[in-house]
Amino acid sequence: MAEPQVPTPRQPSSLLRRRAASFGYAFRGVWASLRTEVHLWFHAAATVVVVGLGLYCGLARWEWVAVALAVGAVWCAELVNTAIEAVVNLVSPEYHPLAGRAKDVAAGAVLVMALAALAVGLLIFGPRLWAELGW
Ligand SMILES: Nc1ncnc2c1ncn2[C@@H]1O[C@H](COP(=O)(O)OP(=O)(O)OP(=O)(O)O)[C@@H](O)[C@H]1O
Repeated sequence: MAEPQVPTPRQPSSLLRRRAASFGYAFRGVWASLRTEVHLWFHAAATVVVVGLGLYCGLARWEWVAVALAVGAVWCAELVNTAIEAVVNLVSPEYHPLAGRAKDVAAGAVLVMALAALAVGLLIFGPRLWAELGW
């Protein structure tokens, strides 16, 4: 009878290397998306504007939390949408109603998150900008 395999304990250094490699793959994914997706450049520009406005308005800590979550969620939705598009293109390069639905739903997720982020932005920046403009 074959000896049962005793799992060898993971070496801390190889664990760390694997974690570092995973971060590398993740950054590579973000970078690849930035190079191919125009929408992400729009999100990047919007992020810079929102952070600048936040600094200008002197947001409170909880407001920064809301802004960071909103901005991060939009980026996250767009990246997941990009991943879904890539997989759909891979498995269904030809027209298929389900492929179309998958892409439409993924795009819908981005739209929903962008509208929610817009609401957060209006609630946080709206009153300040109104006051600033003297309305
Ligand atoms: N293989 C397919 N089968 C059926 N419909 C598709 C297919 N590929 C795309 N579509 C339809 O065309 C729409 C646009 O697809 P496309 O791949 O151009 O995405 P997009 O939203 O324009 O993304 P991007 O601008 O990031 O490339 C989809 O939302 C879907 O309705």
